[in-house]
Order: sequence, then structure tokens, then C-alpha cells
Amino acid sequence: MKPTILVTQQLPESVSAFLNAHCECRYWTPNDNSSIEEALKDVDGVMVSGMPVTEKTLSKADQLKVVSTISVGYNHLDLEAMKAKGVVGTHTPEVLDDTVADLVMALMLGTARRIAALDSYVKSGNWQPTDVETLFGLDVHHKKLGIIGMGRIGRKIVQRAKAGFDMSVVYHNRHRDEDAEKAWGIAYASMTALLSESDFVILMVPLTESTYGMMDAAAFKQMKKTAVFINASRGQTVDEAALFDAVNTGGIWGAGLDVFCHEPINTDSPLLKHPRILTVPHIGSATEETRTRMAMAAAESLVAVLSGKEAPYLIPEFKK
Ligand SMILES: NC(=O)C1=CN([C@@H]2O[C@H](COP(=O)(O)OP(=O)(O)OC[C@H]3O[C@@H](n4cnc5c(N)ncnc54)[C@H](OP(=O)(O)O)[C@@H]3O)[C@@H](O)[C@H]2O)C=CC1
Ligand SMILES: O=CC(=O)O
Repeated sequence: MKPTILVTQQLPESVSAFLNAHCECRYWTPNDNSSIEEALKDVDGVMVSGMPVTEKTLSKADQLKVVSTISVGYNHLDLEAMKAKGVVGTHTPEVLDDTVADLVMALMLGTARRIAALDSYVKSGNWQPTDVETLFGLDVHHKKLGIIGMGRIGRKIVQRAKAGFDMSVVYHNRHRDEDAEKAWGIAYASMTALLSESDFVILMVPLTESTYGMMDAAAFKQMKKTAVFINASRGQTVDEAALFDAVNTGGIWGAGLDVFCHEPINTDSPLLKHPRILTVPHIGSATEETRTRMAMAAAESLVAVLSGKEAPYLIPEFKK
């Protein structure tokens, strides 16, 4: 008999076909009359994306064996609650690394060269040749890049920054990786050194207790006045009020943001009003090709767990 799974996310046709071949699929959205707790009551697996999975979510999920998230970050899953229920989790690392690194480069270039503001300026019909100096941006090439969270995606950013823009790169992790330093021509730096020396600072850490709010007022104060800050990790790694204050008072030059403390961000947020803050709606991995790869990777891991096989992408905390 095929296992029963709950799908809480719209999926590409190829992925639905794969799941239908291996499972009885049920579908649920937050607009349904039944609660997620009820919907999870008698299923073996569930596919989620950003939906939180908490102790309450799992309260009736006595048959559940696997939660498969279509994302590499898994801060929305309560791992302890899952372990208490004997449920494992899978995620989608690797398949999105290049796509997220591309978006980070776009944020870096877009912020430094003021692309969104200039697009609005041209389209407003007020283009004046005498305005030129007020439209100046910053060079990206040959500058110093600091990456906080040099993991899978960080390494792809290094490739682009070095090969495409001749940047020098420093990184900060909790653990040094001397092999990566040799292989990629990058240098380890303390947080203080990275923040005070870098022209561009990219935050690419997972959201955990140790990274929550790590970019606070004190951190922004250590950055150069000419520096640009990019966040593509999770919104909660940054104190948004402190970031706005840093840009608004000239403490740093600008910021490019893919992620926010509350998504969608409240339209009243001052972050949305500042011309040197570039914003995009959490779309780091959002290309058709990569989102399809991610959904298929999540589906394959889910089916593997339900077939008693080794899942390609088990969340590290569930590895033996
Ligand atoms: N905007 C978007 O659309 C996307 C956002 N993301 C976010 O990016 C995150 C990173 O993804 P990925 O590169 O695959 O993850 P990895 O696990 O490969 O890399 C994360 C790195 O962060 C470092 N790190 C963790 N905690 C700290 C800390 N307290 N201080 C400094 N460094 C730390 C880790 O090194 P060490 O353990 O040595 O500290 C590790 O090298 C995801 O968890 C997700 O939240 C991912 C994809 C898309
Ligand atoms: O934010 C996206 C992810 O894959 O994590």
C-alpha cells in the first residue's frame, strides 16, 4: 500500500507526477476549513515550504514519519518537537546554491549602482543631464568582500566575486576552514576585523540562537561609512531598526535585502522608503529551474524516508 502524504505547497507537474507514483497525495492550504493539525492526523509524510511546524502542528500527527521542507533553511521546523514524535526532517541544500549566489551578486551590484532608484528616475520622465553627480554609485570590482557564514552558498559567492569582479574575500564562521582558504584564496577574519575592513558585508548564516540579531547597532557601528550590507540569510539575523539608522545617518552607505523579520514586510517600514536600501521579496532561490529542482529534491527525500531508504538530504540534526 502506498503511504499517504500531505502537500501544503503548489508543486511543478513533474514533481506531482513523481509523488503520485509513490504516494497517495492529499492537499491542504491555510484557506482550507480543516486545521493543519487535523490534516496531519493520518498521514505518513508532509511537504512544506516556509510553513512553521511546531509542537501544536504535530499534536495529532501520530502516524507522521517525515517533514520535507522545500528550502535549505529549516528554522521554521521545531526539531525537538519532531524528534519527540519520532519524525525526521529533510531539506534542499546544494540544488539552489548557484541561484542564491546569483541573487546576492545582483543585490550587491543593484545596491552599489542604485539600479532600482535609477530605474524609477528614468521612468519618472525627469531625467536631467545636470543631475549626473547625484546619481553616482560605488564600484564593486576590486573591493574587499566580507562573508559572514561561508558555507555552500558562500563559496558560490566567492567564485563570482573573485572571477567576475577581482574582489578580495575574507570570511567569518565559528570554525575556520583552512582547506577552503587555500582552495578559494580567501582569508579568515574575526567579526570585528571583517566588519571594519570590508567594503561589502554579506550575511549568509542560518537562523539559530547564535545568529539571531547578530547584526545589531554595535555591529553596524564597526562598518565603514562607505560599506554596503547585504542580507540573504533570514530577517531575524538583523536588528532592522539599527540597520535603518545606520543607513539613514550615513553610518553605512546602503543595504540590499532579500529577507525581513516579517514577510511580507509591513508597507509602513522605513526600510522601504530609503533610496539606498534595495529590497526584493525573499526570492533568493526563485527561478523556475531551481524551484523545480528544490521541489523534486524534497519529494525524493520524502519518498526515500517513507521507503526506508537513506534520504539524500536529511537535516543534519537527524543524521546518526
Ligand atoms: N534568501 C534566500 O532565498 C535563501 C536564504 N538561505 C539562507 O542561507 C542560509 C545558509 O545556507 P547554506 O550556505 O546552504 O548553509 P551552510 O550550512 O552551508 O552554511 C552556513 C554557514 O554559516 C556558518 N555559521 C553558522 N552559525 C554561525 C555563527 N553563529 N557565526 C558565524 N557563522 C556561522 C556555518 O559555519 P560554522 O558552523 O563554522 O559557524 C556555515 O559555514 C540558510 O540556512 C538559509 O537561512 C538559503 C537559501 C536561499
Ligand atoms: O530561504 C530559502 C531557503 O531555501 O532556505
